[in-house]
Amino acid sequence: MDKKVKVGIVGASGYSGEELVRLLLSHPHVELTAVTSRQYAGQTLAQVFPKFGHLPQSKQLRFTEPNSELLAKQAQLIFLALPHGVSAEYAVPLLQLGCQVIDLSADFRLKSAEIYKEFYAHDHPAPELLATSVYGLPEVYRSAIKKATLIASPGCYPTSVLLPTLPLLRAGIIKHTGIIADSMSGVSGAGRKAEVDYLFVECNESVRPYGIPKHRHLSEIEQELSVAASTPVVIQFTPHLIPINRGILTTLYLAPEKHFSTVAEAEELNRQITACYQAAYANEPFVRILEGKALPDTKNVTGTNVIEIAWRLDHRTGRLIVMSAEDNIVKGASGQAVQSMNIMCGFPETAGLL
Ligand SMILES: NC(=O)C1=CN([C@@H]2O[C@H](COP(=O)(O)OP(=O)(O)OC[C@H]3O[C@@H](n4cnc5c(N)ncnc54)[C@H](OP(=O)(O)O)[C@@H]3O)[C@@H](O)[C@H]2O)C=CC1
Ligand SMILES: CC(=O)N[C@@H](CCC(=O)OP(=O)(O)O)C(=O)O
Repeated sequence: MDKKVKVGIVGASGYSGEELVRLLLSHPHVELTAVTSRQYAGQTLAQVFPKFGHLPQSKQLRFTEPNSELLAKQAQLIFLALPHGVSAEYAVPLLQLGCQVIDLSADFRLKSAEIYKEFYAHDHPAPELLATSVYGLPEVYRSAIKKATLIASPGCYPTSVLLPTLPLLRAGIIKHTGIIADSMSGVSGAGRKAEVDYLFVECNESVRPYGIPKHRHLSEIEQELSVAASTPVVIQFTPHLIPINRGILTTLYLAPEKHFSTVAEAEELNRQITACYQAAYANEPFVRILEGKALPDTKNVTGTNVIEIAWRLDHRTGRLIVMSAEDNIVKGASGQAVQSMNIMCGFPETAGLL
């Protein structure tokens, strides 16, 4: 592969944009040619993020105001790391100008414009694109991602819920009813913005639930679970804000189809679950199924594109408990988006991510 693909980032001054800059600058097959920010237009990467100060002059890009026509001249593939509702404003012209687009927002994740309006409280800005956008969860939609021109990269919580749950639903190991997901997220999940709720003193030494009972991520979680179960699925989801910078830990309470109350029945079910996860993920570079006594831990995935998954059967309650840990900004956002880019462009899937 000799010629590098030129890529740009709209919204490069936010948390997921900053992570994209880091990943793309060291990616062997791409050249980062454009970074945008309205607040920081005119400043260099190093001026906004001193951690990029060591970069040679050739990589010291300057932020520009976002402008689709200019971006289409500078790059053939554009990442949109923008708030939902704003991404579509750029996706529409960029696609018309012939760019490939990977959107990290929720604008193109839902197949139904009505459900989008229900959860996001405004009309969908470009409903005509929903039929062609591809949900960028590589472990599930790899072949569609290969041919896509518009990727809707999944939300951070949805990734942490879907990867552990989808194989079990598809295999009929768990019931599609009564699913409960509790998630805990670091504060970077809320974006790089100044809001009282996210100030250090408000978050530090404190843990709080929010978004109950209808967090907007339920829309895409239920959409994808319903596809896997071939029937509408409704779940209980409770996110919590916890005082760490990065990371999501999700705990799922699931009901196995098969009743188990003896040690022998539990061992048999355990073998089926092991086989199910092996079949789904043994060859997946970024899914780590934990065995033995190990349980997911955000510190083991921070800064990586890996999601850790483990499970336990509780014979007292008859429940299956599945846990996952990921970095919300990497596997939950920018790393997963780069993984999709690698697939779209025919690069090795792990390029720039190991
Ligand atoms: N943080 C996370 O863990 C995750 C985030 N996401 C999604 O990724 C997207 C980006 O999130 P995140 O990085 O946290 O957000 P941030 O708030 O940290 O950054 C947003 C970026 O968008 C730019 N921006 C904001 N409004 C506009 C506008 N009207 N026009 C042009 N540019 C604009 C900002 O720069 P400026 O204002 O200077 O132009 C900034 O660069 C969101 O849709 C988010 O939901 C998805 C998964 C996880
Ligand atoms: C901790 C925190 O506030 N997390 C964000 C979700 C992260 C995110 O950016 O999700 P989308 O891409 O779907 O918008 C929230 O709950 O709104």
